[in-house]
Amino acid sequence: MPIIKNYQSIIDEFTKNSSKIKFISHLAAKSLAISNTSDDYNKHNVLFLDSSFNPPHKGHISIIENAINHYQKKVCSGSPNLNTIVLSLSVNNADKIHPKPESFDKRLQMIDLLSKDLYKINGENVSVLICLTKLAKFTDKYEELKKYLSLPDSGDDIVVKSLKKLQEADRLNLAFLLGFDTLIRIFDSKYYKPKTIDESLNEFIQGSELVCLARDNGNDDILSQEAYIESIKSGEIDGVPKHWASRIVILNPIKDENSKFLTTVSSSEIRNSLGRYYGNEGKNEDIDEFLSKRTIPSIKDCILKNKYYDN
Ligand SMILES: Nc1ncnc2c1ncn2[C@@H]1O[C@H](COP(=O)(O)OP(=O)(O)OP(=O)(O)O)[C@@H](O)[C@H]1O
Ligand SMILES: NC(=O)c1ccc[n+]([C@@H]2O[C@H](COP(=O)(O)O)[C@@H](O)[C@H]2O)c1
Repeated sequence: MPIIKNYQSIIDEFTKNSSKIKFISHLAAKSLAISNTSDDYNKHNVLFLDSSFNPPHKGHISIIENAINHYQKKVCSGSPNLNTIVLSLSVNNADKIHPKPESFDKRLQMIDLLSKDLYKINGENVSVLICLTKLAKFTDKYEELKKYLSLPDSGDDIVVKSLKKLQEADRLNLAFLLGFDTLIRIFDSKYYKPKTIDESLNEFIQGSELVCLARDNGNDDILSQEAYIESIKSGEIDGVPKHWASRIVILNPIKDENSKFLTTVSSSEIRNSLGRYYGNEGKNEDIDEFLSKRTIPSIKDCILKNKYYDN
């Protein structure tokens, strides 16, 4: 199992060089070798979750698990479908200016922990890749990813190599995993001016699928988020062509009280609580219990041991 050794030097090297996307770690699905030789007509799903991971939390895991379940249900043959999860750390953000760029190495350390956890649970049929990107907009991330997967092998790892072969055989389904708040931002014309939404997004939408998890954002309830597709279909969303509705899946994550709670989890809530805790006002909070509900044990331990988010 490859281990990322020096997070800071990986970030430094990436920020200095000219590449816009870089795969830095892989955990290969145990059944990868069999799938490469089988005559399987199911497409291979690349589940691309792009995030600031500041820090990674159970809401991120919830999107991934819901997307895996969604694609599992669509499998034609009896054999389980192979998927690749890509955890993409974006060092530039379309909206946020990061006050502490040095913290990328810490986030990468936590993403590494997340990737191992995801692999432990799903590793039979799921590979996990970590990548870094400098591109903020999804249209650019998509274009660069397609370009990268079309390049000839340049000493890539086993998972990226297999993705390149599948891309060549037109057997890849690129799925971008999002929360509902991000879907709304993708369709905001302010990111694309003077171009129109249609001009800017058409290639991205036609070449990928947007798998979106409804999220408790304090504004729209989950049912109205599910109904969003209908609004696109009937042409009610300004600038968004009706036929794009077929490229978007909105998943309702709520199955029980815990999954309902997970729709409310966010990195900012975690950062704010840790800030209060390290300052005086939060001393009475049970921070261990708070973090256990919102992130995985290895990330919780890493945050508390290293006093991350102590401003
Ligand atoms: N609890 C959640 N349920 C569904 N989607 C989520 C959840 N948390 C994050 N996401 C989605 O995951 C993607 C990456 O999330 P991001 O890094 O912005 O996390 P965040 O918790 O919203 O961060 P922050 O609070 O710092 O804004 C986004 O598309 C976001 O909508
Ligand atoms: N129009 C767009 O493509 C668009 C809009 C908002 C956020 N993003 C990206 O989504 C990712 C997650 O963003 P947040 O951490 O702000 O939720 C980041 O990579 C950010 O740059 C893209």
